[in-house]
Amino acid sequence: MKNWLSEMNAISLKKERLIIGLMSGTSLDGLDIALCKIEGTGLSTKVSVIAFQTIPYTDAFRDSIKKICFVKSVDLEQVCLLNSEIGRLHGTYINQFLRDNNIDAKSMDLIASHGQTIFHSPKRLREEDYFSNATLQIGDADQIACVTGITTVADFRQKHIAQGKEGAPLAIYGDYLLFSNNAENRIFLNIGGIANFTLLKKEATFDDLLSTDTGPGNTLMDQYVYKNFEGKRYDKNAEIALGGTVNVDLLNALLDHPFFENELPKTTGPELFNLEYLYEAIRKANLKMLSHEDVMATLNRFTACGIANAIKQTQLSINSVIYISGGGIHNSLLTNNLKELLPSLSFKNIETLGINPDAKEALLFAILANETIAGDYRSFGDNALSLGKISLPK
Ligand SMILES: Nc1ncnc2c1ncn2[C@@H]1O[C@H](COP(=O)(O)OP(=O)(O)OP(=O)(O)O)[C@@H](O)[C@H]1O
Ligand SMILES: CC(=O)N[C@H]1[C@@H]2OC[C@@H](O2)[C@@H](O)[C@@H]1O[C@H](C)C(=O)O
Repeated sequence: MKNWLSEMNAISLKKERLIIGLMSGTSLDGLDIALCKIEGTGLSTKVSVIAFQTIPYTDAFRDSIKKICFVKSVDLEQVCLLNSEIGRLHGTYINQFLRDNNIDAKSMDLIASHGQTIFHSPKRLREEDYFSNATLQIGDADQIACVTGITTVADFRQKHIAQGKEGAPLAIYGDYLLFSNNAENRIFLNIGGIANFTLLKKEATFDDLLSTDTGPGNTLMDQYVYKNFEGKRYDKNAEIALGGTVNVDLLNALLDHPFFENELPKTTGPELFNLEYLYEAIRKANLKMLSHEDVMATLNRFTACGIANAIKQTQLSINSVIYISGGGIHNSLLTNNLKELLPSLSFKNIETLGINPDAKEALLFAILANETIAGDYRSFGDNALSLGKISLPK
């Protein structure tokens, strides 16, 4: 007799597991797929990425997702349709990825799917105080499991919400398991659509850790480029921003929001940091004549200030090593702005720790699935780590 619980048990008893981590982030650029070989669990976890690919969304598909993301009023039928469609499409992308890499789906143990965040609503950012923290990711995992034939763990953020937290950043768990060390104080900064970091003091236990969003990563720059530069979706190598000058009045207006004063940890998203936020800052600063290049230079600096100010709120803003990942690492003006604002930190690409900076988030979700299926849920004290729900392929 075939029984799913006994099959899950067999996977959990393996010495190493092959897990496909998926991330489709706030930038909506496509699906990151990282095939990971994961040995052990908890602090003994060892991971290597066997194959990694970002499969870009078509413009039409990205546009249909954009219409239902991060906005308060949407066509509910589209949400319903896209919940199934995103799951089905992600499943198809995985099949294509496995074919391209000559890998048999039957050798895979699990898929770990983040889904697509369509709305993130921490209580802190709301005026009414009745509802608790909430976040919503779509892209149904049953679709992924049925299309690929691989058991899929998904919807990782809801347990965090149920534990009274904000549902993000979940990077804290993987960063702790993979990068704890006795030699140096470390900051793991990921600059995706939204930027976040984990603070890992040397010899820290899980309870000493902090992980927080800092504000926009690439999102505001991306949105402005998309709106004003036909055919472009982001400021490649900061070519546009490098042609402009920072406008200090606009920069100050952009930084003038309670989010930046809130204590750490905190989370946010494009629900707050969008073009309306920028236009409001331009109105507040009473600015009339700004070139697109000046706006981009200012948004670039603003992004760096948000990150640097949050890091300065911690005790690790000196004598720590900062390891950077995420698409923002390719924006040299942004990393130069950061170095200028945080002169006492030493900056390294996370690649120096053997991790591809573009694959890091997908890999982190593979680690979460590994813990859910095979880990000891007491590894994190009261912060039980059995996140996600299991979708079976048959
Ligand atoms: N060569 C480059 N020059 C400048 N920026 C780049 C370059 N390559 C990528 N980026 C930026 O990185 C972004 C994608 O980053 P990433 O894939 O890490 O985001 P995400 O995972 O969608 O976001 P999040 O982590 O917030 O969910 C692009 O939208 C772009 O702004
Ligand atoms: C709700 C949501 O999807 N949040 C994302 C987003 O993208 C970056 C930042 O905001 C982070 O808090 C989180 O993702 C990463 C993977 C995390 O949870 O660690």
